Amino acid sequence: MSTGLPEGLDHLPPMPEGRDLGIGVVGAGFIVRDCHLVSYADAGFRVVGLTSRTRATAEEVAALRGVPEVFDSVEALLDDPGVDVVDVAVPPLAQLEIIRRIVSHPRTPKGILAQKPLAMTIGEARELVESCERAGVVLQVNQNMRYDHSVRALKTLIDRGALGDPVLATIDMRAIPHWMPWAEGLRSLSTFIMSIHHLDTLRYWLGDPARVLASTRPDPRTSFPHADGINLTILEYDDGARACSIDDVWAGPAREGAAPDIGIRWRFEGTKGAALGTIGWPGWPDRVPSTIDYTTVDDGIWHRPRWPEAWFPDAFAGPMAGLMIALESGSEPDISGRDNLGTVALCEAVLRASSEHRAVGLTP
Ligand SMILES: NC(=O)C1=CN([C@@H]2O[C@H](COP(=O)(O)OP(=O)(O)OC[C@H]3O[C@@H](n4cnc5c(N)ncnc54)[C@H](OP(=O)(O)O)[C@@H]3O)[C@@H](O)[C@H]2O)C=CC1
Ligand SMILES: O=C1CO[C@H](CO)[C@@H](O)[C@@H]1O
Repeated sequence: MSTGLPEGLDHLPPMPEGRDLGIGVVGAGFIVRDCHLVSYADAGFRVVGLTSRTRATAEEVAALRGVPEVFDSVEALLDDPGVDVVDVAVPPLAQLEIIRRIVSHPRTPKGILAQKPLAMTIGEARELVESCERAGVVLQVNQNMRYDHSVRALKTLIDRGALGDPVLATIDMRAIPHWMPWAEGLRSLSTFIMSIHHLDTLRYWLGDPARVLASTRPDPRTSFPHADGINLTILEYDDGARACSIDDVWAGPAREGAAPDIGIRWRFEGTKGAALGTIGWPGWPDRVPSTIDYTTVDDGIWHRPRWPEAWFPDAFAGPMAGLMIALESGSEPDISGRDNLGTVALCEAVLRASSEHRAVGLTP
């Protein structure tokens, strides 16, 4: 067995050369307060101001995190010449309206970092991608499980060919998300809010599948009506690889008195090696680093690199860094809106496969 820091696994995000772009934030809820602003401060990013639906919330969060300005509206934020990129972190239906307003405003930003899900339908996601392209605004999506440190480390091993050809990848989540009030009444609960992270991660590791099989059932703990709670998804690839995600938001009656067994584990098997991982997020608000253990036929031992960073909040600098790098280099960002259409299409396929009880193909 070998342990130590993950030399050469690129588990940390690449950073832009400059950190001088001004970030304007739209939203001041949980994810902005406890993840975006914490991670940006650690990375040395410059947040110039924020706005929220309720001014008092914006003022409270700005004071807590040392953000210098509170704007009355999205339009006031856009009018500020110091705002280069807009970080949108509001519920999905509100995000649709806000991005529409941003791209039709007389002063558009250079870039937008949108939240996942980009939109609640593929049609609306496409509309946002196309309207940003028409307005010359670079669109990045905060599909930030790609920046989870174990997920990145595995991607490095896959790209390097260290594990051989992909055979089977699995993500097994037994954890309880804290649904926000805005999740009630959406057309999809788990698929578009939580499973989307795992579906995007599987796309990041393996690419787009040929077809999807899926089954969902309601979550006994979630009291409002919903279709998709516990999700079981299988992805089939034309090269023979298979992937599977178990998104168990019930995780047993752990909040109802039974002993808990909460966690997210993943596993990747290739023709020349295997890797086992954990995602530390369910330990939030404790900072629990994710892990990777891997072995190859070349040395036959388990490598167990470890690091101090955790997905929540540390990985949140990654997607913003990706947007800044794209603006510096004039290239497509790593999690571009256009790439993310593949993830939204996968969510749509999961809903269709489960409601129609059949395999659903994905057209490239
Ligand atoms: N990438 C990731 O890992 C994660 C992403 N998210 C995503 O971030 C987004 C926000 O989630 P979260 O911070 O947890 O949610 P919260 O409910 O904590 O915060 C929502 C924010 O959006 C504002 N808001 C709510 N409704 C509207 C509306 N109709 N119009 C305009 N603004 C509105 C709220 O304003 P106010 O309170 O001032 O009224 C608040 O600033 C979601 O899309 C979620 O999916 C969430 C967690 C993790
Ligand atoms: O994206 C997400 C990841 O985990 C969160 C924590 O509960 C979810 O609620 C969320 O929407």
